[in-house]
Amino acid sequence: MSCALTDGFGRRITYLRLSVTDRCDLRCVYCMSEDMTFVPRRDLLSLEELDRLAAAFVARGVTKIRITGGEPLVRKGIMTLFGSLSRHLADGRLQELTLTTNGTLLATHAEALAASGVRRVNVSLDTLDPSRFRTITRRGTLGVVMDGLRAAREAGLRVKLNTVALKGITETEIHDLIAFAHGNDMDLTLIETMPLGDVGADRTDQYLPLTTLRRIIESRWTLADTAERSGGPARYARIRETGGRIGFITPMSHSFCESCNRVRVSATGTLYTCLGREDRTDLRAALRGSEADEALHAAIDGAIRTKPRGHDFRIERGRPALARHMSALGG
Ligand SMILES: Nc1nc2c(ncn2[C@@H]2O[C@H](COP(=O)(O)OP(=O)(O)OP(=O)(O)O)[C@@H](O)[C@H]2O)c(=O)[nH]1
Ligand SMILES: C[S@@+](CC[C@H](N)C(=O)[O-])C[C@H]1O[C@@H](n2cnc3c(N)ncnc32)[C@H](O)[C@@H]1O
Ligand code: SF4
Ligand code: SF4
Repeated sequence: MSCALTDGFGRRITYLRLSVTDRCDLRCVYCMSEDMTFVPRRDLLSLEELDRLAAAFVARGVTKIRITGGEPLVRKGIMTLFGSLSRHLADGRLQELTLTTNGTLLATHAEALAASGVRRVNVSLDTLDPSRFRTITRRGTLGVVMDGLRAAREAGLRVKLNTVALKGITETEIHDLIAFAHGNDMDLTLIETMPLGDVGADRTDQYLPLTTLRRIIESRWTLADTAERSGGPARYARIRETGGRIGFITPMSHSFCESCNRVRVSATGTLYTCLGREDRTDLRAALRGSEADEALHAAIDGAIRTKPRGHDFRIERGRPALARHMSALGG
């Protein structure tokens, strides 16, 4: 089986976001509620099954795999999966193996990640203030993430910081975040909050459109838009004063669905063809039903054919657009 995955709108699917757990050591206010019920461990795909699933997508032309979560680095034995997936880099079929992480376990794993062929990591960081960090994550320690960032750079990994734009917080922190990221040779990408899952608070109070934030940035820095892309949805600008890149991910104020190249698989083996829709296909049954991959490929094909055109997110007072939390699919 080698034919490429193309959806009903002619979009080639080359990017797999593979979630390895829905658990996390943090509880960010825009992502989770304080009290979360996680998937029972027995329902998770094993590391071998995750590996086989990823291989099926690589066989169908996927060239980029991002491991995500929950927090991917809390999954027991996760480095075995990275080590195993690196064979697709070695044979040239995979162009990029990477992850998105909150950084709390990066100091432990940075070298092993680099040894598995990971070249860059996206690390989520919304503030440089330790007490605010604790408030946003409900339990994290900023210094631990700072150690992780240092370890990643020492291991030779390129780092991109992901910052969720939060009303009342990011307006005042953005200039320091730019100086910190670019001063340490890291890209910085800003993300609009998406209305996924009940987080125990009203999202209207969190949402800060990036159009507003960009105006604030431009009051201090000089931005020049660039056509450079990193394979994800961000649109980038260079900041003249730092020479660094700043990315804008704007699902709410400016949708990027027409150029969508990706699908997601949850840690239980459910394929979601759109982050903003409920459409889903169980791959676990196909995976477990046969040692051959025919049924798996047929299930993948069927799902991709009906991939939705895009999301229908709206920030509405009082209720999330989808019940599913961001951590269920890893963004
Ligand atoms: N609406 C929407 N948001 C997305 C999509 N892909 C990524 N995001 C969001 O973008 C943010 C950053 O995602 P990352 O995990 O860093 O991945 P990426 O932007 O593809 O990363 P690069 O490979 O560095 O471009 C997260 O909040 C994701 O939820 C998408 O297809 N649709
Ligand atoms: C769900 S996390 C999973 C990976 C890892 N735990 C981390 O935080 O990087 C992936 C990305 O989604 C972002 N995210 C979480 N909830 C979001 C929301 N409601 N809207 C927009 N982005 C969100 C996070 O900031 C992070 O950059
Ligand atoms: S954004 Fe990442 S670190 Fe924060 S709670 Fe969600 S999964 Fe955990
Ligand atoms: S919202 Fe859906 S269609 Fe739009 S970019 Fe994300 S996954 Fe693709």
